[in-house]
Amino acid sequence: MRLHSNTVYGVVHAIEEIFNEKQFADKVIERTLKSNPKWGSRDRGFIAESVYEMVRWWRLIKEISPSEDIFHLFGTYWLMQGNELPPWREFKGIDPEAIKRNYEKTYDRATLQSIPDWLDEMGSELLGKKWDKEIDTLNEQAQVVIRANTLKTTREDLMNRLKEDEIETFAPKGYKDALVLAKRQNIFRHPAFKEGWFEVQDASSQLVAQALDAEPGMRVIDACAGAGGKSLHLAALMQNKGKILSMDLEGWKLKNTKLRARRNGISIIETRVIEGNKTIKRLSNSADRLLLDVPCSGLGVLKRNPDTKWKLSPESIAEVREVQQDILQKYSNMLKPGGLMVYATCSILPSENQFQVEAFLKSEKGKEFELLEEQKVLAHESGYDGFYIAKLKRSETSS
Ligand SMILES: C[S@@+](CC[C@H](N)C(=O)[O-])C[C@H]1O[C@@H](n2cnc3c(N)ncnc32)[C@H](O)[C@@H]1O
Repeated sequence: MRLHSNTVYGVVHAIEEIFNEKQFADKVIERTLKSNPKWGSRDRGFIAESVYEMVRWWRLIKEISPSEDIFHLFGTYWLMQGNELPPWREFKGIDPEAIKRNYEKTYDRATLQSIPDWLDEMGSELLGKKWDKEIDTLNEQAQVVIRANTLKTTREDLMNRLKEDEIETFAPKGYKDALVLAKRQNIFRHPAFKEGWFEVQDASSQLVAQALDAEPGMRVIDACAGAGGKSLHLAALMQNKGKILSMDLEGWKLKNTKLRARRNGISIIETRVIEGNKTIKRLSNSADRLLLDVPCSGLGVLKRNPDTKWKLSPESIAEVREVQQDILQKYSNMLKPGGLMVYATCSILPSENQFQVEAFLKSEKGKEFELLEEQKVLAHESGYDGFYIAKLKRSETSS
């Protein structure tokens, strides 16, 4: 593949913003692509993929590059992909053979997998032998998975409609409404998306709403709804009958939920910003089903957000764990006695998952609950994102 200087400069500037100004990769890529409307779809694909891959392999690239000069780093990445470098002055001083030798001299897993040392230690301590395969898989590129909106179509009709436009998909076993794109592409531009026939949602994430066993007519609370991915799925499973209260601390995320609900043909979602404990207390014993899709480290979705590993720290994970336990303790009271609650994360760390549920069940509040089922979804075992899903029942006699 031939390199073009204007797109390479686009990549290099984006990388500088991500690492020097500590910005989020997806936002930087969005801005970079908007900055030059003349770039065609190939150019855009090249920029987005190169930025994500450089962020993913940042530590390894730095380790084997001849220097920390940004063009040396890009050149090293380009050679690592099995390409050749053009004779540009920016790439002067790069010797492909020296880079290969540097790579062959690198042995330790944290550098080879391009992750911080603390993360390698934490993963290995908590996941034991499974960590090696898990981190290997989390460094792969994510597949694009969509969920058919059954309020508007069926998975089969959606598959056929996309096929008419030469978008090939396959239906993965065990995921009722999911389709996987055979080739990565920007699917948001397809008219079926604008008409609300599907949402982009990883297959593992599609297991979360399903675990809640929500039925048409029920009153459901999605307490950490964010931009509404799971709320939309719940509404489809409930055939748009009943009530879903989608809550979050951040009002701007809930605005997105509303927009997406409209596109999906959903009328049963109401949104509410959480303004403090009062908002939660007012809803005591009110929900037949309660979803706690809590904030987490995001270590199960590293394929999609490789910059997460450079932003996290053991301290930030300890902080988010406190928030998770606090949500379990305080929000669980919104569930009616006899109701079902799902606690979910997109993390693969037991410390955010089963250990949290175990600690909750041992606590005073947790005594009202029993664990019915739990799914520890690892990326290397499922082929999709890493997730944790625990289904709990509140006893009929609790108050
Ligand atoms: C994993 S994300 C939710 C993703 C969303 N459910 C979806 O499917 O698209 C966690 C959400 O929890 C919210 N959050 C953080 N702390 C919270 C709290 N104390 N109470 C409620 N929501 C909180 C965050 O703003 C974030 O949107």
